[in-house]
This record gives sequence, C-alpha cells and structure tokens, in this order.
Amino acid sequence: MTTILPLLVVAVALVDADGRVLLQQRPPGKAMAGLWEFPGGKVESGETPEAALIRELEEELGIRTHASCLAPASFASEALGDRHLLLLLYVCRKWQGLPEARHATALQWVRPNQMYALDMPPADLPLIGLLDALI
Ligand SMILES: Nc1nc2c([nH]c(=O)n2[C@H]2C[C@H](O)[C@@H](COP(=O)(O)OP(=O)(O)OP(=O)(O)O)O2)c(=O)[nH]1
Repeated sequence: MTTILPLLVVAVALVDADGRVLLQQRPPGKAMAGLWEFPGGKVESGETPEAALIRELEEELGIRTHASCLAPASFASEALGDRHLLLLLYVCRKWQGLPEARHATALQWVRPNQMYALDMPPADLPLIGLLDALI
C-alpha cells in the first residue's frame, strides 16, 4: 500500500475595502514559479494553522493580523507530487500595515472574477467561484 503524506498549507484572501483580493506571484526557483497564489505557506510542526498564517503574513508581506480576524472560508484538496496538499483558506478584512512583496515577485489586487484569467495553482481554481460568491 502506498502511503500518502498530507501537506498542510494555510492561505488567505486578504480583502480590501473595494472587494479586491491580494494575490502574490511565486518567485523563480520555487515549485510553480510564476503562478499567482494566495499569501500563506506550510504549517510547521507545533503550530496552529492560525499562528502559521499570522507568521507567514508577517514574513511574506510585513503585515500583522490577529487570529480573531481570520475567518475560515474553504479548503482545497489536491495531489501534489508524492504528497497530498490540504490547503485551508481563510478570509481576512482587517490587518495592520501595507503589504509589500518580501518573498513574491509581485503583488496585485484583483476581483475574484478576474482570477479566472490568471495562472494559479490547480488547487486554487475551485476556490475562485467560492470567493466570487462570498466577497
Ligand atoms: N501559499 C500558497 N501556497 C499554495 C497555494 N496554492 C497551492 O497549491 N499552494 C502550494 C504551493 C506549495 O506547494 C505549498 C506552499 O508551500 P510554500 O513552499 O510556498 O510555502 P512556504 O512559504 O512555507 O515556503 P518554504 O518555507 O518551503 O520556502 O502550497 C496558494 O494559493 N498559496
């Protein structure tokens, strides 16, 4: 029997006052380089999902938020090489600081229905319609 190791990732749709969502472009050298993704990353051993997301937002974008501002929205489940990705997606409308691309190649604010035209990781595609209905 093949053992499939789950990979737990947290990600967030940061929503601004105009109903736009922040996407970041994965940098060269990383898997899926060039694709547009929600900010976030892997949950490390010993971390809660919310603590991991708060850490990633500080590291990747230089913004601060609180667990009470992270609303669970949906999840994605997708084969990823020899792993199986479980991506927990949150929605956040309240944070401190101006997002800056500290790891990403670029950032852009887009409405959910504009995401269909962007190259995004396969796991993210089912999340677009959901965000379109939610935001
Ligand atoms: N952050 C993020 N990751 C995503 C999305 N969609 C998707 O398939 N992924 C995948 C890509 C990666 O395989 C994994 C996240 O891992 P990562 O390597 O980018 O995370 P990390 O920031 O912890 O990076 P590192 O420390 O390993 O460099 O989840 C998404 O929308 N946002």
